[in-house]
Amino acid sequence: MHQTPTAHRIDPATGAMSHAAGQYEKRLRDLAGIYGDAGAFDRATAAEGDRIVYRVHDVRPAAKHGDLIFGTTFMEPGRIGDEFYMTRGHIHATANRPETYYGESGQGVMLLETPEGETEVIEIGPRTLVYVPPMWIHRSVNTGSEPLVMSFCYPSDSGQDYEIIARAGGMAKRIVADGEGWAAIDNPDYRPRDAEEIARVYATTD
Ligand SMILES: O=P(O)(O)OC[C@H]1O[C@](O)(CO)[C@@H](O)[C@@H]1O
Ligand SMILES: [Fe+2]
Repeated sequence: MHQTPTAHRIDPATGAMSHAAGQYEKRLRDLAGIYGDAGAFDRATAAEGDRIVYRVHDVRPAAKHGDLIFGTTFMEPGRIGDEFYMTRGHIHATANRPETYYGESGQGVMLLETPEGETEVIEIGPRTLVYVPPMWIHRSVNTGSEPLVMSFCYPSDSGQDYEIIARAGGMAKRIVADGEGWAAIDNPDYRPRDAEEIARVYATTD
């Protein structure tokens, strides 16, 4: 049976996508543990824990293999201490699944890390497409003063593993405010993955 081709209009200002099947929000209080400054996070959450940090619209086709999940991420501007608002971040549970992100509006960076701990930081903004290759942990960060809106696409059998970041004490770098711009600084809590864990990640491929 053929599936029906579809078209989806994206509002670059809000990330609203026509005929989106699913939508979820992450609020400040959902994001405990991802920011370096725990005191600043607790103060922000006490004051405005309900505040939406990012919202995802997506379409998840029926087929698990060989199909694509696509949608949009809308992220508010803001900071916890010096650190910009960001997504939780993950590696795909089947780690060799890639992803693309396309900038719709606003300015941000994709923070990318290999299992071995190598970092890449790539700026994203309107009409920039960022390719996240297989095996890279990825997180998006809003470094601007306006909402960051991106569309994304990844294989529908990817899955998300969030624990890989938590186990390492975060990602190796943190993206912080630096004057009018941003800087990537070392995360002092980062514990590099050992050879056994790295091998486990490389085994979750097919
Ligand atoms: O799943 P996270 O790390 O919270 O980030 C959300 C973003 O990542 C995705 O899971 C895509 O990889 C989308 O839902 C969204 O772009
Ligand atoms: Fe992803």
